[in-house]
Amino acid sequence: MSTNTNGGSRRGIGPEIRAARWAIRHPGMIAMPTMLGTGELELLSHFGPIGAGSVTGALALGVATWYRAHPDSFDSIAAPRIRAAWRRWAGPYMGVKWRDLCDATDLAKEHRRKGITLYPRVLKVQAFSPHVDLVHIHPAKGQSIQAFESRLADLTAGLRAERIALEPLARGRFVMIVQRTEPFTEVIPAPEMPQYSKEVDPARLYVGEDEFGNDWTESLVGTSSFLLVAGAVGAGKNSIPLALLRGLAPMIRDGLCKVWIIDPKQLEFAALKPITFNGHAYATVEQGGDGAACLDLLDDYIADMERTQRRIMEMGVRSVPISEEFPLNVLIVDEVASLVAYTEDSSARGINAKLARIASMGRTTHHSMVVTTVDPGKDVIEFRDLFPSRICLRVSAPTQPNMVLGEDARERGAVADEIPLGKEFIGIGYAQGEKTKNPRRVRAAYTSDRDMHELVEFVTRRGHLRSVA
Ligand SMILES: Nc1ncnc2c1ncn2[C@@H]1O[C@H](COP(=O)(O)OP(=O)(O)OP(=O)(O)O)[C@@H](O)[C@H]1O
Repeated sequence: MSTNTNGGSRRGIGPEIRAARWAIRHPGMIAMPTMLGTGELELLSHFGPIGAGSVTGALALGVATWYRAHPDSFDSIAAPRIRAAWRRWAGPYMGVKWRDLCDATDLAKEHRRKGITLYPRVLKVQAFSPHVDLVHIHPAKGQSIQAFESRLADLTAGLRAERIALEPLARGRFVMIVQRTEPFTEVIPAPEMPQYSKEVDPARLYVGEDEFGNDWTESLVGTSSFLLVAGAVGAGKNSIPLALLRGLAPMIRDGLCKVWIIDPKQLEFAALKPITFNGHAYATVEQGGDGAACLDLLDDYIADMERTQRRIMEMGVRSVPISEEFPLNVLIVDEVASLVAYTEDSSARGINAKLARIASMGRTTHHSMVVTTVDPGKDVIEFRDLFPSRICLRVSAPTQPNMVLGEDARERGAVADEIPLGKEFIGIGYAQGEKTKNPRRVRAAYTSDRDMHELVEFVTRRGHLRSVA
């Protein structure tokens, strides 16, 4: 008999049993062709070939008309399903093609006792956009997600993909996010400004889109009140604070949101000065290189936060809702590392201590901050943990995505250093929220100078359309 020393059989499970198991796991794949086949046979027996052909043709025409007449519903309902079925059954995630890929990338495991090869199983393929496949994988026995992590470059080459990222699921399973082509082919226009404060949700402010075609939002309240944006010069960092401010526009107009801006480069945010708190919470580096005003504004922000905290304590409550009395405060610090040059001890420690103070207290007093930096070097590593939400746009070195987004971010697919230079890639990067550690590829909406002036105009037309939520 074919047994081994442990008493187990050397024979693998019979192919007919494996086929039956497969059928149980994929009931739709059995039911669908059966229904279509028997339906077609029924039609043939009742109405003959002409009748059956007409009904089938009418059905196909119906789908084609849907496709042409109502792109929105077709693209959101039918297209992802058709695409996913096509990718699953005609693409590289099945049968010989999948096994060849696993063999070529060392992801197949030999079962020495049984003399069989074990392959990771594809459970499901989703394709919400034409650019990205989500491949749900059940790894082979004894195989972990790390085995895939270490083979990502080969898998990417094997699938001729632009990039692959991995997202763990429960019970050792995971999703392989296969970006086949660049999802962002067009500049995303600046976010619409809501008319009324009650329409604004500061926990879900639109910033752009993610690689699956979903809205990409960021929060400026509660535990996600602090946002760090890193990226090389010209990567499009300013798009993020500007998109957030457009989303908050009616709240700023109605006195429910106070804006504070530290702008050491003197250029980027100068046009926004009229919408800052009292028209004065804007600091830049004076001629001659004196940056004291920037540090003073940071101190003013902390003083405002401490005053608010005292008032909340006097009321004997732990938290208060956003109101005119307790407005949301948004501090924008452009290029945080340059502030270091103006601290007395010329080190990052002073700035770091101030940011840490805001991060520890700001969430209960509604004092949030959005900080950008061009250099994700050691200063950023020091700041990083203060920021629950982080974004890494194009950077120049492969070590930098991990400095911003945290250990293993690059290994999990955040290849921000591989985003090409060129204006068609500005604003593209990786965002990491508090809920999921896994970075998503995103593109920020672009707020042009005109959109910025429109924002100022909207906010300073005080009295117009004034409405407090
Ligand atoms: N989201 C975007 N989409 C498309 N183009 C953009 C986007 N954001 C910015 N741009 C273009 O890129 C240019 C540089 O943008 P921006 O000043 O925001 O970059 P930055 O990363 O802040 O650069 P710096 O470090 O020099 O401040 C803009 O003038 C604009 O033409």
